[in-house]
Amino acid sequence: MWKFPKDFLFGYSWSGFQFEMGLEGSEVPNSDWWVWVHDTENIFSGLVSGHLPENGPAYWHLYKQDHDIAEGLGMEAIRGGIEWARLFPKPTFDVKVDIEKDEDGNIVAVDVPERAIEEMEKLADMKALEHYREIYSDWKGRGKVFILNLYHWPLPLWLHDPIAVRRLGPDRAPSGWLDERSVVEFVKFAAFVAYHLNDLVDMWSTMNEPNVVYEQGYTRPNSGFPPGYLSFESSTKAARNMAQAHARAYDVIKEHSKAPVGLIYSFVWHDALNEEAEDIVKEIRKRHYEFVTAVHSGSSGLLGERPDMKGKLDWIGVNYYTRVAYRMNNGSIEVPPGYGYMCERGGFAKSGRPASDFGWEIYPEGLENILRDLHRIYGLPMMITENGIADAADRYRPYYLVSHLKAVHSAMEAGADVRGYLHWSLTDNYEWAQGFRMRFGLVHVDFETKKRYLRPSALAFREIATRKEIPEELSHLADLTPLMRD
Ligand SMILES: OC[C@@H]1[C@@H](O)[C@H](O)[C@@H](O)c2[nH]c(CCc3ccccc3)c[n+]21
Repeated sequence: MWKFPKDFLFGYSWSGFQFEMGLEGSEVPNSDWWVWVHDTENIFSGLVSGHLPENGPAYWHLYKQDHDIAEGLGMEAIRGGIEWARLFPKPTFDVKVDIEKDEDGNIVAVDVPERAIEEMEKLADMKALEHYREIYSDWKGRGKVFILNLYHWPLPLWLHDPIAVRRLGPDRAPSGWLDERSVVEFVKFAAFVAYHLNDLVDMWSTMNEPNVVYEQGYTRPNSGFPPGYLSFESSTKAARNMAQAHARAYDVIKEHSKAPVGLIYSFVWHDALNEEAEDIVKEIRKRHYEFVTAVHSGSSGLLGERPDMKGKLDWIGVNYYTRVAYRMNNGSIEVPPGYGYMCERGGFAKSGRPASDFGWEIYPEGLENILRDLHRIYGLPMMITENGIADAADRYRPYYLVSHLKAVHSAMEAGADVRGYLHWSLTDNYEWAQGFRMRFGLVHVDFETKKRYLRPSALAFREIATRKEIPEELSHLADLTPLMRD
């Protein structure tokens, strides 16, 4: 029915903080996210769930089991992570590297000589590095593809203390991405990882969803993201530092690896609900891509003209879940509830489509629209690096999976260069501020026993991944009509 190329990669994505912990000895207590979700004030105020990551799916110990399940489902690629706070429990500030700045004081180059790498080995948890090598090697040893993403939200506590930032302000506390030193420290981390693990990596990503970090952390204090410090200026400052950190990390990875280096970004489809909203929504879409443009063309509203930031993107990781819908109402733009991320949990969007357990509208058209847009603007190879649904009962996931794969297929037919689809995710895991309330797995996890149980949608996934096509007998799942409520 709808065929994918023979070399199209089906797989899944995971991140360290959400998957690794769960059995004794896997804990990483010295990160901003760790202290954030353990903070009693955050728990009692309801900002975070009170669930704890140390009770997670225990991938640090059970990775062989999950790789067996993934292989059994026809998966050929995994996007994984590596936790900065785990590798570097102690600060790396004192490790000297060569920094070049332009006349405006922008960091245009960072060189991390081997001497610096050796100094970092004295600070690093080299046993943890060895264990990451074991995990990645187990997957590579099966003849599979491994994509390593360097940063997926937690920062070492010595770089970011979110409780102190919220209490004292960023000028009197370790302020993470607001601190210009974060750019150079991230580059040191990237160089260290690329130096030690480059033989196991087929594709690199520097960051997962920088836009979520600086938007949720500094403009949405009720989002449950650290540091919950409302400051649009801080949000922009963090964005600028993260974009420069990406570009300088891109350069330093290239010194140790020939593999492509990309960026994984949270894309939402910005939709106009009425004609009058169209023009503004087009502007909003452009701004949504700003960070990507800054590291692709080197000319953007975020950083202005920066030739040192041009061409720092070999591929784009597309994370897509749903849309954001806008309506023009008496001359002012609004985001009405009942669409996209803002639906009733387990209810229905105003469009009649079902919403997930998280309250996110099922809107596959948005993924096709985004892929077409990105192909038109950047013309780069892309991977779907996250797509999935919080659906504990697995009542919608088969439809979600097939309708979004159909959207990918349509975008590819229109010319989009999509190389693979990595589902979010294989197993249930720790969903940040929501803890274990939101279950995104093709595979159910009993967090008491750590036992895994395939959900029915895992079988749909296996049919499609092993055949590299959406077969006739599953094609009806691309049509959401049976799920709709008028
Ligand atoms: O919420 C599901 C996943 C997270 O588990 C991943 O770690 C993260 O990369 C990711 N990003 C998004 C879309 C942006 C978003 C994140 C968190 C909350 C709301 C929206 C959804 N997800």
